[in-house]
Amino acid sequence: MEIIKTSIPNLLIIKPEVFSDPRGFFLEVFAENRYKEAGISSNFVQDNISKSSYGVIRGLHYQLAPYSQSKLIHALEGKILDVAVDLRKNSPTFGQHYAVELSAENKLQFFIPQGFAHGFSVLSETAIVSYKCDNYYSQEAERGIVYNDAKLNINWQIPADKAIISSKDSILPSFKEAEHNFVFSI
Ligand SMILES: Cc1cn([C@H]2C[C@H](O)[C@@H](COP(=O)(O)OP(=O)(O)O[C@H]3O[C@H](C)C(=O)[C@H](O)[C@H]3O)O2)c(=O)[nH]c1=O
Repeated sequence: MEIIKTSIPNLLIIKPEVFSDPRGFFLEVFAENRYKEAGISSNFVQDNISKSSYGVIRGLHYQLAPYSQSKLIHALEGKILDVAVDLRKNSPTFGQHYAVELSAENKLQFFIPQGFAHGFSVLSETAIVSYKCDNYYSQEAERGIVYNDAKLNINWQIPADKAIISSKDSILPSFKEAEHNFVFSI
């Protein structure tokens, strides 16, 4: 597998080794030893799957410390634009975001450490997203930033009239309003 560093410290893209043959393909999507060697030393405790239709934007979400989650994400079906926002106050890229296309075709994985907000938009007719978390879901600790925050200015690649947002996500605070929650550090 190949580890691709991004412009944001500790935010990694993983290109797994794919074994193709006339039957189809095989790939490992996680192996504790190899991923630890690559700097992904999270002890994952929960796996999630969500399915969404074209135009859905889920996020931006994070959990308050000590329930913050690192995530290892890939698309089982379709194509998403996956976005991580750096909320770590002592990071040189605090407030910056990074976007990467994850698809069943490119088989890329995205590792987002604790201290980031996460969201994705669905660029295909439907998409099934699978991701590992190194902390359990905590509804009480769940927070968010509104997807169309002016400061972040994220291009979700979805026309405004086609965006499908949950009522909960549509009323999330701005980055500035949420900043008092960002007690994360590298
Ligand atoms: C996240 C989560 C949700 N739920 C329940 C709570 C709700 O009744 C239902 C849907 O939850 P929600 O609308 O928060 O799902 P998403 O909008 O996909 O949220 C996720 O979206 C972004 C992209 C993330 O990275 C997070 O994993 C998570 O916040 O599932 C659970 O039971 N366990 C969980 O871990």
